[in-house]
Amino acid sequence: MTSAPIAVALDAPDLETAARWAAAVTPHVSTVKVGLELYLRYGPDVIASVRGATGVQVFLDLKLHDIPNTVAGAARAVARLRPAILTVHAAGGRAMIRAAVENAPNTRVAAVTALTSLSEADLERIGVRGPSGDAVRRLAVEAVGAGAQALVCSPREVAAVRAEVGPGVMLITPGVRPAGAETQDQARVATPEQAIADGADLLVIGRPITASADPGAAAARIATALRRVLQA
Ligand SMILES: O=c1ccn([C@@H]2O[C@H](COP(=O)(O)O)[C@@H](O)[C@H]2O)c(=O)[nH]1
Repeated sequence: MTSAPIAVALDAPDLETAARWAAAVTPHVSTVKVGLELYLRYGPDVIASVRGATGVQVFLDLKLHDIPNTVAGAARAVARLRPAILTVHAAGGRAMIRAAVENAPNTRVAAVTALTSLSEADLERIGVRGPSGDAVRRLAVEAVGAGAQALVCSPREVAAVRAEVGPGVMLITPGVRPAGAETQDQARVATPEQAIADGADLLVIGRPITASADPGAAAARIATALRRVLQA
């Protein structure tokens, strides 16, 4: 059975917990995601630890956002870890995104458009006027023009982004919640089934899996639901 297009966010306070979650979910999912919490606590070695324990691809979610020269150096520094995916903020602009792409040649650079935790009202307050979908599409086009091979957007915008950028770009959606699950700090959310039906290639899911009493069973349930949509 092929594993489902899910990146489980290993937002754990310690490596032991992350390794336990990873071991439980990797029979069912394609990817595990290392974010700021684990990376800042354990440093680059955490990538090898997680990869060694699981054998699945590792997504490094550092959301780089700085001037192009600084991002070039950061991308070079993490490129040697060979993560499958590395995130940068699309709002960093074309030159910054290009710097990441050129300096991490064996990694797929994914540009984060607008964080899924931001509501329409939050976006308005920080100066993003109009529907969030318009801003996300503008950022997506800029990022792809600069060489980003993947985009991070909310599942609410994924269909519009797909229509804008076409089939060749990997679309990654956090802000995914199974029906009835709490949204927590996420604002622009949809179900896993809806995200896949609307064109997402990889769903980022953390707490709905990792906060469950049985993370392996939670991942297996979502994976089965996704397979039904993908086979329909
Ligand atoms: O716009 C974004 C970009 C990244 N994330 C990350 O995804 C996971 C989501 O975790 P949940 O527990 O499923 O909410 C988390 O690691 C974020 O840093 C995002 O949520 N939104």
